[in-house]
Amino acid sequence: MNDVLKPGQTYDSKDHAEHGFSYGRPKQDGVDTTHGAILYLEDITVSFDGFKALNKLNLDISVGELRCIIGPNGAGKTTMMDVITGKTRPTSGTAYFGQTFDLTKMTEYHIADAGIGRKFQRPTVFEHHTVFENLELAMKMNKRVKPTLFFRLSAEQRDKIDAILKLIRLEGHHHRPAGLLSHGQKQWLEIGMLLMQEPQLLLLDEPVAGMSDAETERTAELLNELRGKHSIVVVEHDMAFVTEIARDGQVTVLHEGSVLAEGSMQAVQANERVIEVYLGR
Ligand SMILES: Nc1ncnc2c1ncn2[C@@H]1O[C@H](COP(=O)(O)OP(=O)(O)OP(=O)(O)O)[C@@H](O)[C@H]1O
Repeated sequence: MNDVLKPGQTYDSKDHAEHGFSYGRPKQDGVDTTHGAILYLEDITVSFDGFKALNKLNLDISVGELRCIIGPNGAGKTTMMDVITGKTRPTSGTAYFGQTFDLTKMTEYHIADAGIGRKFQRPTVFEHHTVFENLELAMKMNKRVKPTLFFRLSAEQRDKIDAILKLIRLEGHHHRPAGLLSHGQKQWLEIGMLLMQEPQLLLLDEPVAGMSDAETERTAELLNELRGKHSIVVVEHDMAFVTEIARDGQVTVLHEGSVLAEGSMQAVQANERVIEVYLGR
């Protein structure tokens, strides 16, 4: 496929599938975050035939931050994720991963390779493989793990899989085929598979969509356990869930392709413009 995107151009899902596995893989030398920022977007505009899906969008995410992005349908949340992951090329603006990776000049594949992992709304696990095998396969996709698909796991690698199994609440299900898991469990497995790749920045698109209340609650616990250990951006509509994971952190509200408000969950919930365009609906 042609890896070079023109401004405003987007890969379709067929292109995405051709890339195969889409989980992020860190580069050997990693991302340079000496100034504390993992992601920096400035004045990002995406025009689709003149319509601005993003309009001078600014976003600054610090290392170890868990940032929630909210906003009404069509606000530009998915387009923003697409720009960060190289799926859509911005028409103008600046986008950096750490100090040195200019995301506007990198392909989707190279951005994943540099360490940005994205979880899409629908889980895409290997249904015929067991939970354990899914994590094992994800580990073997990590370039830092050397040999072929058939090498034996070291004790350390096995411990790592066990730790992730515990984190994603699937300890007792490691021998089950992934296809037999509930929707929520598949979502957790996919988060686990992303973590096996050791991404520097984790992007989660509506992680609790379609989950039961109990699964949503457990997902909030899971993300709270990841807090501070990973840099995470979560796009979500479920306000109770966002309140649960935002805690004292910053929440960004998008509207018509720009940042409408940014601050604590309490502050954005009290913001009259936010109530008018989103929360009050
Ligand atoms: N490839 C495209 N071509 C034309 N318009 C597009 C394209 N992708 C998105 N848009 C438009 O850009 C705007 C922003 O869409 P986007 O999907 O980013 O919003 P969103 O905040 O993710 O919405 P939702 O919460 O419904 O997922 C919408 O008006 C959408 O119709």
